[in-house]
Amino acid sequence: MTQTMAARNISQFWEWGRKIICVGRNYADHAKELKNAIPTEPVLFLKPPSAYVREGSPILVPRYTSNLHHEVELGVVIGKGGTSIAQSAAMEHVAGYALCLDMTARDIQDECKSKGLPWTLAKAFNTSCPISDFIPKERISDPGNVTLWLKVNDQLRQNGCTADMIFSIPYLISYISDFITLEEGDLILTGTPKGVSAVQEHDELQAGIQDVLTMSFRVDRENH
Ligand SMILES: O=C([O-])CC(=O)C(=O)O
Ligand SMILES: [Mg+2]
Repeated sequence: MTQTMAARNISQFWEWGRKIICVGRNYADHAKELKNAIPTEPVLFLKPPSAYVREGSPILVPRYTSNLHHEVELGVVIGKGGTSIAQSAAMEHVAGYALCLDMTARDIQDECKSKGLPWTLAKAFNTSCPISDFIPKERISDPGNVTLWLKVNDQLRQNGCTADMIFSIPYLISYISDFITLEEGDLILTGTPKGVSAVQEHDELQAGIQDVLTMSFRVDRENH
């Protein structure tokens, strides 16, 4: 096998430099806890591939925030690209899943919201997208009904079920692909259930997806 072929193994999709498309407010309980309206259409934003961080490396708190939140989310890894994908064909475009955290500088996001500015520095900074190993599609028979949980220093903070998503995975794939062409190796973060809260330097985060997989990350302060 050549180097190029090895580099394109989907189980290392985070190395491909593809898009991370995030869905916000996709759980009513989380929209309510942040006093946001329940959306009638998916709320979308992006993270760059430089946001990825893998187990063994720390989540770094940016210097400009004093309220960094965890958001545990199911990530959907695209295996076959497409534009204007029909909902009925959407799952054929999925290669697998990943457990993800959408790390959010909540104070910066609040400021951006009040000024009507984009969320980039609140959501897209380095290490804002911790991810698990790749989970092949066959390992999750019903991605629309799996539990996701997150603990901070052994205390349970989030415990939700993807059955509570407002917009389903096939709907999201179809909706997004109408506006943004999906490519092999892209990742869709499907939104967080309630229970988001602040993390500090030295905290230990542990998250899991049903009986499929767990992952752990340490939080550190950015020191430059
Ligand atoms: O920052 C937010 O609340 C929007 C979001 O990412 C989510 O709901 O997962
Ligand atoms: Mg989120």
